[in-house]
Amino acid sequence: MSTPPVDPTTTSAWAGLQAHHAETSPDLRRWFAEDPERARRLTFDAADLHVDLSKNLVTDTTLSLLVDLAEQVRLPERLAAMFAGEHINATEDRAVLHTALRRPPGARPALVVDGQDVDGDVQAVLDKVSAFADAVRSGSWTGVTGERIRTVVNIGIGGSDLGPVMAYEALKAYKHPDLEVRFISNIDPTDLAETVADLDPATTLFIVASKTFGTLETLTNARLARAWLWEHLAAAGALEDDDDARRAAVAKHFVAVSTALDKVADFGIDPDNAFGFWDWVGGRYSVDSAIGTSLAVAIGPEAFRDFLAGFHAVDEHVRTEPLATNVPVLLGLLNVWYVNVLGAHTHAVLPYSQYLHRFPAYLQQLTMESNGKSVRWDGTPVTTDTGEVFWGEPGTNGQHAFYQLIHQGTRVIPADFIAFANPAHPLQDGDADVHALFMANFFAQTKALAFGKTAEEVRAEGTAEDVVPARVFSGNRPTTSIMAPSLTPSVLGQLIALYEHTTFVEGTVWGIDSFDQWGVELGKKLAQEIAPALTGDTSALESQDPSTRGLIEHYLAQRTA
Ligand SMILES: O=P(O)(O)OC[C@H]1O[C@](O)(CO)[C@@H](O)[C@@H]1O
Repeated sequence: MSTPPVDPTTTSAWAGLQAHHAETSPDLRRWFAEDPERARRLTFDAADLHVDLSKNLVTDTTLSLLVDLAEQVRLPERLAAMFAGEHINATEDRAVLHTALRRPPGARPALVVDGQDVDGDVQAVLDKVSAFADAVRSGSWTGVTGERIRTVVNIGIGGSDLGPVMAYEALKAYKHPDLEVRFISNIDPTDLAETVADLDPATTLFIVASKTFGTLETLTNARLARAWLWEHLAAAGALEDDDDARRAAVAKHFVAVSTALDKVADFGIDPDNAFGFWDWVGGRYSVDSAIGTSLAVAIGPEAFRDFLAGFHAVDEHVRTEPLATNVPVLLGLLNVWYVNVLGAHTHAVLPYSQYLHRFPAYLQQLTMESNGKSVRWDGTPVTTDTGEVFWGEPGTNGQHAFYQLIHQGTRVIPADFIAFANPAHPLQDGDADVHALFMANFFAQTKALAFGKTAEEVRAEGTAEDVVPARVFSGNRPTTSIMAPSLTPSVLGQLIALYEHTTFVEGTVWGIDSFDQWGVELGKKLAQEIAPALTGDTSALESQDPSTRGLIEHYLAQRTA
């Protein structure tokens, strides 16, 4: 049984933050002018990540009260409990050990949890994934016709899709030149149809990734993919019309990743071709487990281990760094400040790297499935707002779309700007200059948001008086700048771990179990109940509420197939 959460609103730090807010008017222009050391003092490093917090709406007093809050809600104890494998996922009575997935081989003291040799099991699966990745990459793993694999298709959804696809896109510069990875997640049949349309089944390998191996979307897509494989191999004369031949085709063209290896076998996938993980890895925390197999194939086992080493570097930072200089802790506390004191409802993540174009979508599951809760880990209601909406797009695209609202709208939108000093792709002539221009935008945006433009400055440009108000920028719009030398596998691991721990810090302050996701269950159950109503079951139709029934009838009337 977990220790009951501390109600943050009853702490002296919380009262201190409210009083401090009442007596402080944020003024970044003045704060920087009066304090030449502000930028230096509020910039911190974690592994390769260089994080400038100075353009946030905080003073030293704010940060010190936030650190007090972390202590008063017992964040250090809870962090230690997570790393030690205590069952801090209270509603599922599970340990939370994604950090164990990236411990280096031979780490000491050895981690044994609930009688399991965690380190030994993690390394054994990693070795198996590595051997498989090498076999596919070298061409020694072949399909039924003896041809090497050219395309790997990952079938999964949620954490079994978003992590692998985000990381594959982010690390494309590191991928094997003759291998492509594609991803199918949606149960909308067009997702599979479009993804396999131009593929040759003889050179295609499917990875069915599902923690539970019970997810409707994934199992449906896996069955469709299997039918596609059989049909197209047969049409090409590469498959006999018998069960043994079909089984042999599955053995060569399907592997699985799951915690439920019995269900994998029921699907017809040889347990030798299955990679396991454990219930102490949450779906949204699983890209560094065997769920990352498609990524390991794409970038190779060595780069995959670098990816894990990046996570571990930030794990060590969060585990050992004092709270006042602990980057994920400070970022999580800043988010609490914005949500609970300054009333922010959303948080933008704006990577200045096209490779990170799926990073905001990935973070949406990480943060919102973790902290979108109204009860605490002991079942009592939360005592304050929780779970802000995360969103974003890569710069500079976002600048020409929604930045208007961030610059001049009425909402407080804390924003993380992420950039890399060097582009990860091989440079062509002129690329360095273009990248410098890209970076100029990165620097310019946070500057504009922080310091704005006054009416006097607008007038000084000769602007007509009636247009002056529209051209004023208030400034004092909070941003965090996160920089790294280059988007390497290690740096990507560091970034993900940074946000994992930031999410945990927020959840801890709010008293939330950030590792369950009961909120996704009701819709799944209702879909199963409604499905018969769409295929002629009149009693299932009649039992629906009037709105849902009307919509189903409209759908049935419009359906042409
Ligand atoms: O890997 P699985 O078991 O197929 O689950 C996929 C996703 O579904 C969820 O359970 C939500 O429905 C996520 O937490 C998870 O990442």
